[in-house]
Amino acid sequence: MADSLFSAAPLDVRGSNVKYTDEAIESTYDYTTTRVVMTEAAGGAAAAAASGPTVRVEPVTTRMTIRTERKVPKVGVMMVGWGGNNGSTVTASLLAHKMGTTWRSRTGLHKPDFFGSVTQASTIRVGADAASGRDVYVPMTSVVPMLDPTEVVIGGWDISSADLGASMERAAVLPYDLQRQLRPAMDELRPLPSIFEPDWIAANQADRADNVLPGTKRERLDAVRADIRGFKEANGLDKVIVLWTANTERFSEVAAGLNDTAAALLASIDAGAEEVSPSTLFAVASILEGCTYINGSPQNTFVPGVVQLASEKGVFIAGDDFKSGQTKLKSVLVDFLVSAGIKPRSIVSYNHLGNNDGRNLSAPKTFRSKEISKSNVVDDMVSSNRLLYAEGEHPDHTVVIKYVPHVGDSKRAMDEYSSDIFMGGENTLVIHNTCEDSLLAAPLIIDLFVLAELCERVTIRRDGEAAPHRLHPVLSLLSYMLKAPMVPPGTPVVNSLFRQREAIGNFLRACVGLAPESHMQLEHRFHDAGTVWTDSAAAASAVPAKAADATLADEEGKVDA
Ligand SMILES: NC(=O)c1ccc[n+]([C@@H]2O[C@H](COP(=O)([O-])OP(=O)(O)OC[C@H]3O[C@@H](n4cnc5c(N)ncnc54)[C@H](O)[C@@H]3O)[C@@H](O)[C@H]2O)c1
Ligand SMILES: O=P([O-])([O-])O[C@@H]1[C@@H](O)[C@H](O)[C@@H](O)[C@H](O)[C@@H]1O
Repeated sequence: MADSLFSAAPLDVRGSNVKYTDEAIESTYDYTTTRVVMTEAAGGAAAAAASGPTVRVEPVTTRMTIRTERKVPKVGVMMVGWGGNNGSTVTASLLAHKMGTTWRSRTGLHKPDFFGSVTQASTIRVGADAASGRDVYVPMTSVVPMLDPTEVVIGGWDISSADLGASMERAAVLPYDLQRQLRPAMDELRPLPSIFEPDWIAANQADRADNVLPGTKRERLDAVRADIRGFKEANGLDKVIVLWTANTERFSEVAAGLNDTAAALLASIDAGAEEVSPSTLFAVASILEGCTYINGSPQNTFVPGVVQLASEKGVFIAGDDFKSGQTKLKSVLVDFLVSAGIKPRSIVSYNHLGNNDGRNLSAPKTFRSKEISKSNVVDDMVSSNRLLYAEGEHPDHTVVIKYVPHVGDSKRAMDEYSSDIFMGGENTLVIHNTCEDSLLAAPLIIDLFVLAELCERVTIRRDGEAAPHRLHPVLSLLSYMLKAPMVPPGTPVVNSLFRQREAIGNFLRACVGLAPESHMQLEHRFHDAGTVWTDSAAAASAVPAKAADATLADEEGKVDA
C-alpha cells in the first residue's frame, strides 16, 4: 500500500465522548489498565504451594473527564544560565524564526527549522483514512492547542554579565552568517544577576562570575522572586516558566532537618545553611511564585523539601538533565536489545567535549552528578526482563567524559555495547555519535516548556471525584526529554524512549477522547484486510478501500458537499 497520508489541518474529532466549546475541549475517557496480583507476594508460600504460583491479572477501567483550556496564554520563559551555550542557542533560534532570518553556508541557503523538537517537528498517527485505509498523520501541535514557541518572551539570569549577542558568539554554536544578522537584537538582551556560590560548581567557573546577586540566601531568594514578578509584569505575561540550563552542580546532601521537608528547607534558607544549593533556591523561588520549574541538569535540585513544597503549592516541577544525544540513543538501543531477548553485558559510554559545560564537568564533584544521571538510564529496561538478568544483575556500565577544548560544543560520543546472543554468541555494537550538544538540547528546551505549559491547562476529574484536579506536581510526562526522570514518589521510572513518547502521544489523544495507539492495526489483519471499518459491525460494513493516489489534502478538496 502507498505511503501514509498527512494533513496539517486542525483536528476535528467527532465522537460522543468529546465536546468542543469556545473555552475548552472536554473528553470522557475510559482509561483501561490492568491490576496484577502475584500470588507468591500476595498469598505467601502457603497459597502458592496450594494452587501453584500465579500472576492474577485484572483489567481495570477508570472513567475520567479530561478538560483542556483552549486559550493559550501569554507565556514567558526565564532561563537560569541564559547566557550559556544552550540558553543563547534557544534564544537565537526562536529569534531567527520570529524574524524569518535566512542564512548562507557553503551548502547554500538555510532557513530556521525545529528539527529535534518532538512538539514542533514530529507527528501523531490519528487513524486510518476512510477511503483508502492508509495511516493518517497530523502534527503533534494539531491535536490540542499548544504554545507557539516563537511567541514566548525569553529572559533569565546568568552569573556572567555577557549580553546574549556576546554569549552567542562565545558559544560558537550557530553559523556566523546567522549570528551576524541576529547580533543587534541579541545584544539588547542582558541576563539578570544570579545566585552564585563557587563551591557548587567547578572552580574554573569563577572567572565567569561577574554578575552576582549579593546578600543572604533568603535575600537572594526574595530577589529572584521579585525578578520573576518583575519580568511577568514588564512583559504583560499570564504565566512564567523557569528552566535551569546553568552549569551542573555537585549533589546536595539530603538530611533530616536540613531539606527533608518543605518547612525544614525554608528554615534552612532563613538560617543561611550552606547545603542549600543555588538551583534549589531557584526552584523554591519559582514554586513560591507559582511558576513551573524545570531542571535541565543532573544535580538533585529537587530535594524532598522541594518536592513537598511543590505538592503543597500545586506547582509543577520536572527534571533532571536534558536527554539529548548519547543517553537518548542508549534509551532506544538498550530497549531494543532487551525487548528482543538480547542481553547487554557491557555498556561503555565515552565522550569528549570542549564547551564550558565540559569544562565545568572536568571537576570530579560535578562530573559525579552527570555520571549518575547517565548511568541509571538502563535500570528500568534491565529490570523488565528477568529471563535475561537475575535480581541485582546489571550490565557493566561505564561513563567517561573528557574535556577537550578543541571540539567545542561538538561533543564526540563513542559507545560500545557488548551483548550475549543465541547459543553463546556475542554481538558488539560500536557507535560514534557527533552530538552538536546545544543543537540537540535547544529543541528539547522548547519541548519542555511547550508541554509543561499545556499540562498547566489540563484538568482531570475521575468518576467519583467531587472536583477536577491537575496532574501530579512532579510532571513525569516530560520524561522523554530528560535523562533521569523525576516521578511522583513511589511510582516507577521509565527511561525507554519509545514508552516515553507513546505516553505523550496517548495523553494528547486522550485529551480529545481518542483511544491510545495500540499499534495492533487489527483492521488490516483479518481475512477482509484492506477494507475500511466504518463501525463496530466491521465485517458487515467493511468498505473495500479504493486505491488512493493523492494526499489527504487533495482528497478533502474532492469530497462531495
Ligand atoms: N546537550 C546538552 O547541551 C546538554 C544535555 C544535557 C544536560 N545539559 C546541561 O545543561 C546545562 C547547560 O549546558 P550548556 O552547554 O549550555 O553549558 P554552558 O556552560 O554553556 O552554560 C551554562 C551557563 O550557566 C551559567 N551559570 C552557571 N552557574 C549559574 C548560576 N548559579 N546562575 C545562573 N547562571 C549560572 C554560566 O555562566 C553559563 O553561561 C549544563 O548543566 C549541562 O550539563 C546539557
Ligand atoms: O545527553 P547526553 O548526550 O547523553 O549527555 C551529554 C553528555 O554526554 C555530555 O558530556 C554533557 O556535557 C552534556 O551536558 C550531556 O549531558
